[in-house]
Amino acid sequence: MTVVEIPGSKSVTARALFLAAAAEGTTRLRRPLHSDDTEGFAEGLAKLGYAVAAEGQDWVIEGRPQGPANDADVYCRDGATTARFLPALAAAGHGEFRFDASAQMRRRPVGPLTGALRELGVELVHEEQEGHHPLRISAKGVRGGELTLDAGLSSQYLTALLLLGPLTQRGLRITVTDLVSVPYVEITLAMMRSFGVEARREGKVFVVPPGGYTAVEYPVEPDASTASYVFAAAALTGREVTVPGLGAGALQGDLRFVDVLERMGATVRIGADAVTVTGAEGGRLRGLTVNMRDISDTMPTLAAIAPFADGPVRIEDVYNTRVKECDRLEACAENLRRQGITVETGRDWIEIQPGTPRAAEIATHGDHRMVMSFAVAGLRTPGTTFDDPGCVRKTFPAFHQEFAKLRETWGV
Ligand SMILES: O=C(O)C1=C[C@@H](OP(=O)(O)O)[C@@H](O)[C@H](O)C1
Ligand SMILES: C=C(OP(=O)(O)O)C(=O)O
Repeated sequence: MTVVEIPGSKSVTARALFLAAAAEGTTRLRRPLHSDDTEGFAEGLAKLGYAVAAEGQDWVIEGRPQGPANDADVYCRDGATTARFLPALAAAGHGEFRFDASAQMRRRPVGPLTGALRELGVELVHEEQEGHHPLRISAKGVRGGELTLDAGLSSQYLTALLLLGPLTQRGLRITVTDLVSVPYVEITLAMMRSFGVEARREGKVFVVPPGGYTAVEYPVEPDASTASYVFAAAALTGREVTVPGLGAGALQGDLRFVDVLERMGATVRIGADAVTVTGAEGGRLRGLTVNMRDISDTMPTLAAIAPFADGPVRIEDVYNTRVKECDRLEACAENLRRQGITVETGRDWIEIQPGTPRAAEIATHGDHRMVMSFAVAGLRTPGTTFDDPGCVRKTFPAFHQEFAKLRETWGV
């Protein structure tokens, strides 16, 4: 049995940093993710005047329930959680705040969130392109009230507003017209509860009461999207892998990727505190049609291994993967074609035909998931290389070293 320890969840770490900053008291995050995204988030908090201290692997944060109070210029790097959650935190404070991000993140839309903040009375301007970073906020607290939000491009807009809700004077009542990545909103609500705030969902309406968060000691679970690579690796090579720390009670929806592997022929055991995936003999995989609207970060994982299935793999309802680190539908199609595979894409779907991928250089487009997904497929495609292997730093800086260890253990 091969046991692989997976680094902490990016999504849980980002939310925990926000909640800790906004809480009354001192929060200790146990085993947070240390990567470019989360270090960028912590650096952003420091710029906003919060004390974030590293103690061994842990982060210890002094909360400031009154919100940031010093003017600040925050660079969000490539992190969409940073670029979308921190402006909401700043809006609750007092001061002049400027947010900017990398070229990649500047291209990704923030308009539905900034529009909602304006609807709440926040003074906010986009310096260059409407609906995109960089932006400036003149903050003087948020009164709260009702608003309507379209979260059809990203659930992160809704998460940012939910996290902000308890910091407003009257709370928030958010009517959502469209919503993707629903399980991420469930992570948000569950974590707000852990920090003492009970927000509720009534169909399309989310109600967040006013009143603050309370500091806690918070253990960060391993990252389920990252775990998809080792689960897929087991399925593709007929090996067995166990990931501890993710089990039946896990917060992250991306753990459901194992259901996809199960439908393709792998055996899956979900225990109380671990998940084991055993690949079918010879790494045999069945083709399938699957809706990945809830778990779209794992779309590239599936797309990369899809040619090895015995029939077409069709992935549906993933339009919003076009506005991630790159246009992931087109990037997956481009790389599969480089490998000689037949692929078709539509507005919100991709269909991949069975075939034998040939060695190719993968065009990463600065997307960590392009690297990790095609590295898994590379287990059965010798000679796979990457134009920018280092972009894994966004969520898993040690990916290549850890993956090499797994290959050595399995002899693949
Ligand atoms: O809230 C979060 O932590 C995330 C939400 C998802 O984004 P979308 O809601 O934009 O799909 C996911 O893809 C991203 O990696 C992390
Ligand atoms: C889309 C992703 O990240 P984010 O939106 O948080 O930048 C991801 O990690 O795949």
